[in-house]
Amino acid sequence: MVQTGQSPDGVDWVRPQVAESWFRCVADYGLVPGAEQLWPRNAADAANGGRVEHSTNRDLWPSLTTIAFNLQPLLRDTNVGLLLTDATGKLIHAMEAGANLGPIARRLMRLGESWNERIIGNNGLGTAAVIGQPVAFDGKEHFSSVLHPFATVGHPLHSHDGTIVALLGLITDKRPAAQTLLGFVRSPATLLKPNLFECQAPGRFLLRLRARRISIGPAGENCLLDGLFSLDEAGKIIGATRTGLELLGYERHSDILFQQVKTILGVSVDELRSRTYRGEFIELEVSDDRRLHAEFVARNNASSTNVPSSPDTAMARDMCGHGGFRRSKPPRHRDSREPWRDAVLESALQKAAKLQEQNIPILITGESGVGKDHLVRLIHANGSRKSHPLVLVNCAAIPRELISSELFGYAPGSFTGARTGGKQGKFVEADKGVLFLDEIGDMALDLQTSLLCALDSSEIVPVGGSKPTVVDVQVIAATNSDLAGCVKNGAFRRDLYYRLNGAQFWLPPLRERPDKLDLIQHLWEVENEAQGVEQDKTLSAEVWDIFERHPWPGNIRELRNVLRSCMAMTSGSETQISDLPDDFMREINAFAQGQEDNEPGQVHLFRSQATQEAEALELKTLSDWEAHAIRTALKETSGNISQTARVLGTTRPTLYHKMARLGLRR
Ligand SMILES: Nc1ncnc2c1ncn2[C@@H]1O[C@H](COP(=O)(O)OP(=O)(O)OP(=O)(O)O)[C@@H](O)[C@H]1O
Repeated sequence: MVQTGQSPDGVDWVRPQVAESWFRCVADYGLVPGAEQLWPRNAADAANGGRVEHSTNRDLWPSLTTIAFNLQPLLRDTNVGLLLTDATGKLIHAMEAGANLGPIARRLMRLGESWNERIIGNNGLGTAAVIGQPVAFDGKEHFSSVLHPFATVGHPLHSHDGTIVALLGLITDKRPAAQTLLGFVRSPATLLKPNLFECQAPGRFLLRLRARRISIGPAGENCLLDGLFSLDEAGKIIGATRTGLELLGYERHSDILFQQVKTILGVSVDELRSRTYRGEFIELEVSDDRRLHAEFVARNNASSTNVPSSPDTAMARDMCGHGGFRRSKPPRHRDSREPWRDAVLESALQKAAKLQEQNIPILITGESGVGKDHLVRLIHANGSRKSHPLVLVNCAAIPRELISSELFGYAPGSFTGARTGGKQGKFVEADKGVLFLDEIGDMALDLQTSLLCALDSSEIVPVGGSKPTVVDVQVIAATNSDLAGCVKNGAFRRDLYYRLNGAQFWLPPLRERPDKLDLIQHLWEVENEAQGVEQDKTLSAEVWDIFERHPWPGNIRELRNVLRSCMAMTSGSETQISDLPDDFMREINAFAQGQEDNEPGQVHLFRSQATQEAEALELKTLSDWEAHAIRTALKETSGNISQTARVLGTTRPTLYHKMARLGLRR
């Protein structure tokens, strides 16, 4: 072949891969066999030289080269060099691990040189890129005489959709070793596949399938036999490894890509997610005799090439080194150098400052735990009355018969047990400052009248007294109740409502805040600081996913408690699902269960029973239903709020909120 410059006629005396690649070199690329000038050329010289169209995404290079670097020790004390090229054959990493391979090899291994078959003729890497399979060449099987002293092998590394992203190769001057090296290059290439997939495949979720349960070793540890799939938010399969295809009995990526996971595996993404959160072992039946163990992992950053690995992929971390994976970051990013700006609070504060100048009362509404109290403290601290007191009154916590004297004070000897000197009320205490009336919706009707008088006249008459005191206070009231609704059903005075409602701020529930994840990240940083941990702890991707999806019925209060508990429970540097508090896990499971229970058939059944009941009790609106359910549960538990909340599958704050809104009492 070298002498005639012809490709061989038959394949009986030369391996088919050699014959075919020589044929390509002569007929397709017009190369001259044995020519000394067939050196690898810098990719810049090789314009249009690449037959393979996909150039490796440069973002992947750090991960790939770190992987290759970590393979080096395997080659210690050998005459073997390790090569890594991008998909076009351009060398992006080369390492001469063992004995000196000599100046020619060193020239061949310069970074940026092209091992593309069109440039240098057939060789392990360039040819593997063309045929999409591992291949080995020995000495004069190479087209270029430059490669005659060597054996070269190459192995393609595929992306999530089956295209080649890189080539891993070996070169040695111990020529007869080519076929042995071919066996050797398969091992690291196979080891790299799952790691590369995790680094590179897009998708919100990663599904790992394993032919049978591994009974020893930590769960989730990477396994050579694992098939990996990446799924988008809607549950569509957008990437798969070859092992994954094989496990499911498919030949091509096109057979499954862009199909719903439910169509391929009979299980929806929501089901996979909720079963994972419940910590269930997931087994999928792919055919009569084959069951696969499935692991479902939420990833942090779907579009980036560097995405998080599964919780226990120790090997993945080792292979990819420090820079390979990015984990435990919130899915949306805030530049950590910038101070946290809470847009909701900032806008409320700006408006409140103007209202304060004119002494206009403020009404703050929102569910329990959204930060109403927090906002009032900030309004006071940042407003023109900051050098005067902020006085808090929780209208729900003070017994009904005492609230009058709490607010307005009492005159000496005005009632049995009263202090001889009398007592200043909260209004007078708050003079020139701010009076915060929390849970205003819980105030009794008769007191509402006195409060209205005080607000209208700015004069306070203590209980049992007759001499009024003039006060200058800004009143801020807050409530979880639907005050307008209470006005409608007569539980709250209309005139007082208008008096308090000079301006209203509604604080959104956490689940509706567009900056929810940033707020979580901020509060986590606050917790890191508060607990004075040496090295900042981070939240794992799985925990982020739960936090992102959870409806947070207890809002920021619940979030802070969960974060505080997580921080205390996390022994390592990263919070895992197992570090979440038990009651929070129960709440998540209850929500997940609630979602699953909402199957169409069950809804129908519920409706038909519900309709009959509604007709009997004349329940027309959703509020009628809620009030009926709460009343029934309160009756069953003899008014015990905690038990009632449990019976109704809700939290105490939510129950209080609903009771107040619906005007219900124990
Ligand atoms: N924007 C915020 N940033 C940081 N922490 C907050 C924020 N909002 C609320 N918190 C914290 O969340 C917890 C609950 O807030 P707060 O007591 O103000 O809620 P609330 O709406 O007044 O609840 P409730 O109606 O039950 O009284 C507090 O620990 C508070 O410090």
